[in-house]
Amino acid sequence: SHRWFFRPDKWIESYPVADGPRQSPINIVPKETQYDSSLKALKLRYNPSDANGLLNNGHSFQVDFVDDTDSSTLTGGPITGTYRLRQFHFHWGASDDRGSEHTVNGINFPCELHLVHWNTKYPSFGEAVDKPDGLAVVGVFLKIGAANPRLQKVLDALDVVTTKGKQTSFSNFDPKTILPGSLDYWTYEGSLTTPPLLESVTWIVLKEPISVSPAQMALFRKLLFTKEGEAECCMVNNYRPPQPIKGRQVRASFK
Ligand SMILES: CC#CCNS(=O)(=O)c1cc(S(N)(=O)=O)ccc1C(=O)O
Ligand SMILES: [Zn+2]
Repeated sequence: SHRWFFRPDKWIESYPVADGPRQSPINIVPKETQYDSSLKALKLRYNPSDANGLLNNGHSFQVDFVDDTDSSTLTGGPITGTYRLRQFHFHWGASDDRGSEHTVNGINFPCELHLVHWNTKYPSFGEAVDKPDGLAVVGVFLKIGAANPRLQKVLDALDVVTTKGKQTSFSNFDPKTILPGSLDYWTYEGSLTTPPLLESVTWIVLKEPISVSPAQMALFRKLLFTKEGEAECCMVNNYRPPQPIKGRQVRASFK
């Protein structure tokens, strides 16, 4: 079943960094975070025309962005300089009681959105992906509630990318429209949460979740890990569980 397609416990065999000092995700304990008044507000400036396709990559689906100019960027927040939006994707569970990667006070959300940005001090994403300050990923929790109309355009595109490797055109979309009202965040130094698990990510996890309905969650769960023609395996539980904090400090941008 899906347990064979997404095996975080097996990753150490090929990626020894899996038990490194700055692995992600983590459990965030708000009472143990430290408010840092020097943290700036997040500045997200996205150009909807940079959206460039939607792909089932076999472990999630991603919406890719044209990243050869500074037209869709992240600045401010905990980072210095300019990071370009590369793609966004999600992680989710087989049921509404789990699916997020980060947890808050041990609580799992049914889904988590990740917006991946890379540091333009490097010439390309490929050059940035293995540098300690190479990437910045904004994480947004989804919690069960009213249907979220902002998600619908993405979810409506999923029926043509059911199997691994399928892609479809996807344009004119501004990811800012799916962000919550508040951009208050927690931030810490971490890693990619899927192989190659590189310790190159400044994580920026928003405190305020966005809503998603059970019917909308069911659309995520219609995707498959498997290719067309293979025995079908539902794409669910594509999340890595929280990893040891190993002495890291989690800072809060808010009191
Ligand atoms: C080499 C290399 C690499 C990482 N690519 S990614 O940053 O887009 C990414 C980031 C993440 S996450 N969960 O760390 O943001 C998950 C999956 C991916 C992916 O390739 O599909
Ligand atoms: Zn992710």
